[in-house]
Amino acid sequence: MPEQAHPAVRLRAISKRFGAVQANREVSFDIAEGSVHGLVGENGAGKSTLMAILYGYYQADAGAIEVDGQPVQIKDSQQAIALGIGMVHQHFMLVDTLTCLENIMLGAEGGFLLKPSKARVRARLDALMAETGLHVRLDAVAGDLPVGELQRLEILKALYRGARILILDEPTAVLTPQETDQLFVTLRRLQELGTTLILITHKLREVMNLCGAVTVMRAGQVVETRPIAAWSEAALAESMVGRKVTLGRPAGLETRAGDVRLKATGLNLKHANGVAALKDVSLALKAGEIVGVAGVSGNGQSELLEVLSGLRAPEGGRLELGGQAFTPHAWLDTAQARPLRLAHVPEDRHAVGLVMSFPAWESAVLGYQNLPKYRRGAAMDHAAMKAATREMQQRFDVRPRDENLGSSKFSGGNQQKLILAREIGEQPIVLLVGQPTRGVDIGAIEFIHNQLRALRDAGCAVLLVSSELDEILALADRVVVMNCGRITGELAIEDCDERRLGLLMAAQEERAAA
Ligand SMILES: Nc1ncnc2c1ncn2[C@@H]1O[C@H](COP(=O)(O)OP(=O)(O)OP(=O)(O)O)[C@@H](O)[C@H]1O
Repeated sequence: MPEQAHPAVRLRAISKRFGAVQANREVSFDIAEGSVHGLVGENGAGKSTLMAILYGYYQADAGAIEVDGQPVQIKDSQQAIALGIGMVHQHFMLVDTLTCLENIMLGAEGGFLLKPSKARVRARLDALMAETGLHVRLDAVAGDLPVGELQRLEILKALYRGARILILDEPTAVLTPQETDQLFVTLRRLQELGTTLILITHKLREVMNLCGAVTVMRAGQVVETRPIAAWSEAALAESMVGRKVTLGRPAGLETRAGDVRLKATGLNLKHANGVAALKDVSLALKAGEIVGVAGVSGNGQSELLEVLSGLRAPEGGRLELGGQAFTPHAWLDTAQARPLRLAHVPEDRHAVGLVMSFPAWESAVLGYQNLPKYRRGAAMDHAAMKAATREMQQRFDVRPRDENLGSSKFSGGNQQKLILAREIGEQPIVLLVGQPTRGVDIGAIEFIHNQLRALRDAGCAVLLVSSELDEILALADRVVVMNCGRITGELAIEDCDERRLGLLMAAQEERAAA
């Protein structure tokens, strides 16, 4: 490859501190023009902070940035956009009630009077879609669209505003495997068209597949930047975490399922629009087993967790738990669930997992605040809650170890570890867990998997919903497949492999479409 005159982005000695936390410390590396550059590292390593500085959302305390060989000051995201830098965040920045076209026009360049007509914007977008293969229904209301399409909308919006350097923060964390494949095709196409891509991800296979070079960060610093040929998945994992990491299913894992702990029969639930979300779902969870729920996201897995955890009552069916039976008119509620030792790690940590505006210690006892250990007479014992939070942070390696820091100030993976610490900590007898390692780094995945296995070995019945087949294969004792709101297949773990499950899920889809 010919030597480039200058990189698309050059970061020199970037430092940024938040209170006691040094989020970035003298970070330096180059991103070659037209490359896909991976940025990996443990939760809290400082990746998002660094990219927020490049996108003008934060100002660095020290250091310099060059774009296309020119020193630049990026004071806000308008300036970043003017320099051709775009960013697709983990949580999309869209207005749900507007159409895709309106979302793109909103805040785009040009004052009120200079705004181009809808017809002209549409014509440019049509051309851009044809060129990049990023297909979006421009007249659809954003709130009605699946996640994969919203992400395409975000990318299209950035390109429409002239992005030549595109930052993607964990773009596949919320996608189904099919949507991920589609995204990869698009990213390769964008690269062919000359776009420089910066990819933050915890999925090392993606890094190996897509990136030309990778920078590893740890504790705010760059560990090293190397071309992809000089990395392997194992070397990346070790460089990120500072030790060897073993994922996958340990040999000799035996199932010793005991009594039924939770039994659901004939669950039926409808979405607000009348479409069935759960159809006649029956399921029993036994002590000492992990039941994996596989399936393409959006086929009833989330609703199943909501109904079983008491967040939502079904229209039909019955639930037996802890010697009690619940029917739709007197369904389990979340306040009853805790004393019955049913714990729930929700899929969406922002919506139901933590209260973002609370300090960590309040989020860490959420739902458990009435336990005797957190009370002193009629009053809440804040000191006991804070001490318990410190202990959880220690045990689950939540960084920083600060019980008073706002919940929103923790990096995504550390928020997830705090929820797991809270839910697993009280030794539940039934655990419902959705996407336990979404956004979590590879060292923490290993830790969380070991915690879930230990719970199972202690006799807990675990229901695991995960969009990662690898995760289900590493943890489950048996696997049920969900499609269109039904349980359509069940396999013992000995009979499962990725290909067989994939085929089963695909076959079910075809049958449903027929
Ligand atoms: N606004 C803020 N106030 C205080 N601390 C912050 C703030 N934003 C980030 N931090 C801290 O800075 C550190 C780096 O966080 P950052 O989000 O950049 O990590 P990350 O590598 O992107 O992690 P993850 O993979 O979990 O998303 C963390 O310790 C985090 O708690």
